[in-house]
Amino acid sequence: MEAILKDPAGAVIGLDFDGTLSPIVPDPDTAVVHPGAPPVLAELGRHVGAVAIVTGRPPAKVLELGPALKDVPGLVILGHYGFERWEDGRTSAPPPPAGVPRAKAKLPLLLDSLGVTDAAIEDKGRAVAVHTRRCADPEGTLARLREPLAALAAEHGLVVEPGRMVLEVRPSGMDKGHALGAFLTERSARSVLFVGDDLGDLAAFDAVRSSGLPGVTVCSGSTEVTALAERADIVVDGPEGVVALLRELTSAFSR
Ligand SMILES: O=P(O)(O)OC[C@H]1O[C@H](O[C@H]2O[C@H](CO)[C@@H](O)[C@H](O)[C@H]2O)[C@H](O)[C@@H](O)[C@@H]1O
Repeated sequence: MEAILKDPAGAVIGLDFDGTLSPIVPDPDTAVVHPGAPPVLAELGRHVGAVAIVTGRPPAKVLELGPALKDVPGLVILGHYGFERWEDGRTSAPPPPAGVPRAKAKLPLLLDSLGVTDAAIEDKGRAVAVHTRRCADPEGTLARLREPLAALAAEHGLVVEPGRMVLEVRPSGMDKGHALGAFLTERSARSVLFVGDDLGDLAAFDAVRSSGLPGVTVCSGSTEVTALAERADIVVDGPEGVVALLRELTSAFSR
């Protein structure tokens, strides 16, 4: 943290979205950005080298769930684990891989054949996710789906990304670690802070360590995921704690 405070202009601040900047809710479509996040990110952006949201969501969805984020100066959204990038009002993305629509088409029949009737399918464009949070037995259903979804993914040249009561079938070749690492290089970062809450954020924690830069890893803590807290330098209490930490950081810059 010392390096960030001494030389804010050289710092890159990376943040996950769901569970970090947006509280976890049962229905992914009704998630919203924490109201304190856009103003504190805007303030942070005035001091540090760059602020980036690194998320499994498509950037367009992040902006739909947090419209005020559009007004955060210089914000970059590395969405779909880094496959899609939003910056200055524009999104750039490679064409979606052919396997995704095929896997998507087979998913309802697969769930039927397994007798899973209460899981929710989230069509993410270049990926498809199966959520069990609203199932009668969220954890049991998640466990039952693990192998069949891994087989479906493999059949279509895709991989499974596990998350909080969700299994996502998505293209390989990109993760939050690659996305963050490339961004640090692009911005010639001299220090880095990354905040996450879920297993997908471990790759970004690894990127902080392997960058060789002075770095801080922060876990937006929950009772649902413990693996990240064990690897974090700082653990705060969910999105409320994340916003409070970012506020402390901006106040320290202003002193
Ligand atoms: O990388 P992230 O920004 O953390 O996105 C990861 C996934 O988040 C979303 O699902 C999670 O949040 C939902 C809303 O709070 C919650 O209902 C669900 O149980 C969580 O897994 C999102 O729906 C996924 O597409 C993202 O990949």
